Amino acid sequence: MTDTTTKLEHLLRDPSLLETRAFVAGEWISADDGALFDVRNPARGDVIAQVADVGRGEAARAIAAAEKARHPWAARTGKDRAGVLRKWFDLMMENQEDLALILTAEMGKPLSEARGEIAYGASFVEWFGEEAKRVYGETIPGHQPDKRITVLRQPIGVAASITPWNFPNAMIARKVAPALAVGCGFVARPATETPLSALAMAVLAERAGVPKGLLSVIPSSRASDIGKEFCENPVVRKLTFTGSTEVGRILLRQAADQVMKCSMELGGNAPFIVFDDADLDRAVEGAMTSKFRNNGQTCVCANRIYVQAGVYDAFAAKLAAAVSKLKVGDGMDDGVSTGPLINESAVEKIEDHIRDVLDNGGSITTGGKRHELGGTFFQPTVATGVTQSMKVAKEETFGPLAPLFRFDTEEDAIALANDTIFGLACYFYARDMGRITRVQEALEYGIVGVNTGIISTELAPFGGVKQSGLGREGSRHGIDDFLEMKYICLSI
Ligand SMILES: NC(=O)C1=CN([C@@H]2O[C@H](COP(=O)(O)OP(=O)(O)OC[C@H]3O[C@@H](n4cnc5c(N)ncnc54)[C@H](OP(=O)(O)O)[C@@H]3O)[C@@H](O)[C@H]2O)C=CC1
Ligand SMILES: O=C(O)[C@H](O)CS(=O)(=O)O
Repeated sequence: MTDTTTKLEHLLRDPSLLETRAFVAGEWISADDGALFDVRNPARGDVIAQVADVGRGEAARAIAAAEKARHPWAARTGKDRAGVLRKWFDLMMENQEDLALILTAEMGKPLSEARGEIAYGASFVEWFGEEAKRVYGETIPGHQPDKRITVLRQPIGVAASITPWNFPNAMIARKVAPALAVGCGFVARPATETPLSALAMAVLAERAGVPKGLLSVIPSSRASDIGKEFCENPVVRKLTFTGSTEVGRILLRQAADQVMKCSMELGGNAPFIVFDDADLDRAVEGAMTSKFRNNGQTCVCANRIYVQAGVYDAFAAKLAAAVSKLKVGDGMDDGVSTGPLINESAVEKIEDHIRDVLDNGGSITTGGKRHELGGTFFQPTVATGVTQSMKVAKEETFGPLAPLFRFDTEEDAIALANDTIFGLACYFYARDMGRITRVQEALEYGIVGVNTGIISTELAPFGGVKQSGLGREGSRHGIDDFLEMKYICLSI
């Protein structure tokens, strides 16, 4: 163990949650070839763990084990599966602090946000544990006197997930929970930067009574290899991915050969619209939440802030004042609201967007540069005079840049907001009910926040339209993608 891993281990009430082996077919193993990869703390840059770097062979064994274990698991009652998921939920919440410390250490978000993510991830386990008892079929009046029609909903089979680094607990929980609830087997491949949260979840799943082999977590630095195994292995019947649209396209192409059922939670470019009848203080509060949560590293972060001309200057001043109060630092430290970006390429991307704003006539009113803390810390930034021709209007910044666009009419705002290939989340602030009704119906997005900047809950269907994805996660809808519908026609 490296020195800083020892430090992390000393912070934990239960150090056994800091697992660095792969969880394959019910066993904790090293990689077949003994390979390891480093996990670094993005706030300090130091190595906090070296994790088993598994490849396609181990992934294939995990898939085979999931196929074998899923049949007796699906044969158990929904209520029985619900009991195991409830135990898993209870263990996640009992170990919330340790899970949050591990998450902050490998991803960088402030501890307060990490605690929130653990509760958010656990809420999916709780929710789908309850839904396990409600996988209803239906009977349909026959089309002929001797016919009886029944519809069954059965588990699709082995599901595989590929998830990003920005929510290393919740993005897996949002997928594995419905899969296990209905009786599927599951193989999870976490992001290279953040495998420890997923491995800690597996430790608790084993303790909760998830049967041997049903769930595997396969850390690997070879994302493309594992993705090919998931897409080419005929035993896998479902691929569920969260990440960029670019990678989503690659996986969809690969999965097409197997005609595999895919769920895709992809990139976004969320507009945040402030109309002149908005409550400006609430709008600023919502913009701060939506834009700067996870240091701007969420797919539903406001990426473009459109402000109606009559309130533009007042909103810009209020927002700049709020942004200047953010405290940048190590997420482990008390009072820190804004941690580091995940890596150097993330810093280069926000620098590119800021440079583009300045080169094309925009201005920076707050921030705009790397933070004096060094590393991947960056100053929370507000830009004004931003226009639709700039990069930030087309590309996802995935960092702490709040670009302000000015608009005149409601029609202009809707046209500007919809001018993107993405369609995940959008937000607007207004008080006139006629305007609220017109705008919420006209915006082409899967998620609309009206007078709120935070929309995340396990109770609602999360997902995008256009090139932001396929399918929905969470809510009663989130279970459908792990089920197959079977029509039975009985002649009596
Ligand atoms: N809609 C949503 O809910 C979300 C969308 N996103 C989007 O994802 C992006 C940021 O996350 P980021 O992690 O950089 O996204 P990426 O798409 O680069 O990576 C996501 C995951 O896919 C893996 N991956 C990358 N290439 C391949 C491949 N060829 N085959 C199989 N797996 C692959 C990555 O592995 P590796 O570890 O090697 O990078 C990672 O685990 C942003 O665009 C953001 O908007 C992020 C979170 C949620
Ligand atoms: O990955 C993400 O960005 C999450 O899906 C955002 S949320 O679910 O936490 O809102």
